[in-house]
Amino acid sequence: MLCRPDDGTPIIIALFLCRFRSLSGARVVAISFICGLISWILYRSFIYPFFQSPLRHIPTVPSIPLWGHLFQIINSEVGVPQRNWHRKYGPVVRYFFPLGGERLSIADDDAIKEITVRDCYGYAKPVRVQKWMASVLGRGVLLVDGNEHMKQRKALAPAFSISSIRALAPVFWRKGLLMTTLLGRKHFAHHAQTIASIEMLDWMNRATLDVICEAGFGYELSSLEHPTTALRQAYASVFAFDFWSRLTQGLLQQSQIFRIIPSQMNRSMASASRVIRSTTDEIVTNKLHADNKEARDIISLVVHANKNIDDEGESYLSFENIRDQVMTFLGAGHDTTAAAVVWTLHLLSKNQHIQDRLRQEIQKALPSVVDSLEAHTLLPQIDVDQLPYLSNVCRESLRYIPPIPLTIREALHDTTLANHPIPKGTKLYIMANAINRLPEYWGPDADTFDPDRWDKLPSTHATNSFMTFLHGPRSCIGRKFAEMEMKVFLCCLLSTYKFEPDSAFEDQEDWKMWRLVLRPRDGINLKVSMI
Ligand code: HEM
Repeated sequence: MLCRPDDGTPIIIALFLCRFRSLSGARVVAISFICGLISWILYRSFIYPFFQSPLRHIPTVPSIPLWGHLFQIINSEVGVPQRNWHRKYGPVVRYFFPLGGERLSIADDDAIKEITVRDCYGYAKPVRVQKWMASVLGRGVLLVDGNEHMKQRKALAPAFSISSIRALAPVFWRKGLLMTTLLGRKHFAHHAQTIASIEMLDWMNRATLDVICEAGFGYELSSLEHPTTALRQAYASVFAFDFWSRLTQGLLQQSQIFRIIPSQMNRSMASASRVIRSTTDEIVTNKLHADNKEARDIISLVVHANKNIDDEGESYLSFENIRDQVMTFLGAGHDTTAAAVVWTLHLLSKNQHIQDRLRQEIQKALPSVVDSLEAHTLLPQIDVDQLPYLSNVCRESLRYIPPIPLTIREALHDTTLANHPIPKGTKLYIMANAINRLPEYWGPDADTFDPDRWDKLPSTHATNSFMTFLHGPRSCIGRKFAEMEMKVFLCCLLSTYKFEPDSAFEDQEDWKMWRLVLRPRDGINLKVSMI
C-alpha cells in the first residue's frame, strides 16, 4: 500500500528524527511541516497521477510531473501544443499543470457532443474562471449556469433570430462605410498619396464597438470619430499585453485575492470596470424609461419582451440582469468580431489571388460601393449571404484563426467520455485552435488557408470539427450577428482598398496573444492602397 501525505507519515518521520537528536517542540512542528510538504508534492506529482488517478489510463503526454507542461503551454500559441498532442496521441489526451494538476483536451466528436449538447449543464465554467471574467463581462448569459442560463437564453433568443439580425443590417453598413471613409480621409488626405502603412486592429475595434452599441443598445458611441472615447480606452486597458498586465491577469485567474496588489494593471482594471458599469447603467436606465416600440436594437427587443411578460405577472430579467447582458454583449460582441475581420485582412494580404477573387465577387454584387462611398442608400437591401465566396472566406478565416481559441469546462458529476471514466471536478478543455486544424477531420491540408475547402469537405468532417462558435445550448448566441457584420465590413473595405503585407513589421501570425480573444500582439500593420 502507498503512503499518503495526509495519513500521518510526515509526523512519524519527524518523531523518528527526534529520537536521534534532542529537538525542541517548535522544531518538530517545523520539520513535520517540511516533511509533510515534500511528501505532498511527491505524492501529487509522482504517485497520484500515475498510480491512483481514475484518469491514468487516458493517453498522456510525457512530461516532468513537477511542473508538467506549463512552460510548453505558456511559451506557445494557445492551443498549438494540444493540436500537436491530438495528432500524436488521439482525440482525448491528458497533460499536466504543475504538481500533477491533470487536464484533459477533448477533440472526440461524440465526447464534445456530450459536453456541449446532451449534458451541457453537467459541465460548467470553473468558478475561478467565472469570477475572473465577471468583472469585465458581467454575470450575464455567458457566465450563469443551469436553470438560470436556460431562462436568460430563452429571454434573449428572439432578439438574436435571423430576422432580428437582418433588420440590423443598415447599422452594419452605416458603420462599415463610415470606417472606410474615415480611414481614407485620415491616411489618404493628400491626393498624391496612394499607399499607406495602417494598423488595422484599432480601426476594427472602434468600428465593432460602435456597431454593438448602436445595433445592440441603440446607443451612439462614435468611437470611430472620437478614438479616445472612455469606453474604448477602458477595453484597451483591460486587454493590455505588457509583461505586468499579463502577470497580474495570470494571477487573477488563480485567485481574486491578487486584486489587492497595488499594480498599475489592477488600477486600470478597477477604473475600466467603473467606466463599463457606469456606461451600461446609463444605457439600461434610458432603455427602461423610453418606451420606443419601433426600436429594433437587441436590448429594446429584450426590454419589450420583458414588459409583456411582466404584464402577465412574471418578470424574466431584472434591471441588474439586463445590465449584465449589456456588459456581456459589449465585451463578447466587439473584440471578437474585430479580431475576426483583422485576421481575415491579414490572411487576404498574404494570399493575393484569394483577395482578388473575393473583390471581383463583391464588385459584381455591389457596384454602388465601388462607384461612390456616398451613394450607399441601397446597400442595406443587398444580401451579403448571397455571396458564396465571401461566405467561404469568412468561414475559412474563422476556422484557421478562431478568435475564441478555447473553452474550459469542469465536470459537475462523475461521468464517462469516449469510454473513459471522468470523475467530478475534472477540468476539460475544448480547444478550437486545435480541433479546427486536425487532419483527422479536415484532411492532410488542414494547415492550409483554403476557402474552397468548404465546397468539398472530406467525409471525415463532422459538426464538431468547427468549434469557433461552440455548439449546443451554450454556443455563441451572437454568431449570425458576427458573421453578417464581418461580411459587411469586408465588402466595404475590399471594394475600396487593396491590402498587402508590410515588410517593415513582423508576421503577426507568429505573435498571437490570448486574452479571452486571440489577437495580434502588436496589431496588424498592412500596406493599404486605394483601388
Ligand atoms: C467572430 C466573433 C465571435 C466569436 C468567434 C464568438 C465565439 C463565442 C464562443 C466560442 C462562445 C462560447 C464561450 C463559452 O461558453 O466558453 C460564445 C458565447 C457567447 N457569445 Fe460569442 N462570439 C463572437 C461574437 C459574438 C457577438 C457579436 C455577440 C453579441 C452580439 C456574442 C455574444 C455571445 C454570448 C452572449 C455568448 C454566451 C452564450 C451562452 O453561454 O449562452 N458573440 N461566443
